[in-house]
Amino acid sequence: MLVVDRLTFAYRDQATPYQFSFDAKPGEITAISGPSGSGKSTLLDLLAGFLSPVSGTIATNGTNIVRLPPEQRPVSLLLQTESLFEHLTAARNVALGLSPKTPRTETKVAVDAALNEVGLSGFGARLAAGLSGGQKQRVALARTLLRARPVLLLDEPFSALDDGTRGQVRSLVVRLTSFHCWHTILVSHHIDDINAVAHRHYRLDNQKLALV
Ligand SMILES: Nc1ncnc2c1ncn2[C@@H]1O[C@H](COP(=O)(O)OP(=O)(O)OP(=O)(O)O)[C@@H](O)[C@H]1O
Repeated sequence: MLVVDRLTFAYRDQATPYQFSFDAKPGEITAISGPSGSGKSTLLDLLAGFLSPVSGTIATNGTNIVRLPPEQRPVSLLLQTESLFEHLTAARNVALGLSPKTPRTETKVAVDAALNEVGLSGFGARLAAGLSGGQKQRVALARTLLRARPVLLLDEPFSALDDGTRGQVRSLVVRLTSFHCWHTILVSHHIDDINAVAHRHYRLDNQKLALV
């Protein structure tokens, strides 16, 4: 279980601070919606550790991670686009999810398995620059698989995709979340994406989250 409790933060000169409280269950997708500028990216940055709150806790399975630096948090972040190094192959991009000390054979086995799991067997040697938007999101998800971090933050991950691809990537996220018991937090403006995949939906308004 991911439990965020009174996580409080304000930018300089901000009159009313944000105060975020919400729960997310393993194996489920928790959606966060809200108007532009309401603070959705701010919340993701706090969860990822790129911003530091003035008070409050973020607990994963009972352990407060709020003072951990980003690289030590059990958290992966997947953005709308630009998640990959375009000049590297799909396999090299996926391998970035592993420690550089991982032996070469072990890396190859793990990368092949991850590409297979996201439906991209045989795409390892392709340059990221030559992949479609949906394939790039799959490669980014394969890298997330190797990171094996139980909290996945998604910031509008389907927005740049056409309708057919969007449905496929949405289904993949649901399947991976369920199978790997991730706590997936989906920030989205798109109510159809939220309705299609989310188990819970919070709306962010006036610096606070409310269950929809
Ligand atoms: N570094 C910063 N310093 C000061 N204010 C900031 C900073 N970053 C964001 N803000 C402000 O904080 C508010 C929330 O921004 P945030 O990007 O979290 O909103 P959002 O809900 O993600 O918006 P959108 O849906 O448009 O991406 C906005 O008013 C924004 O201008």
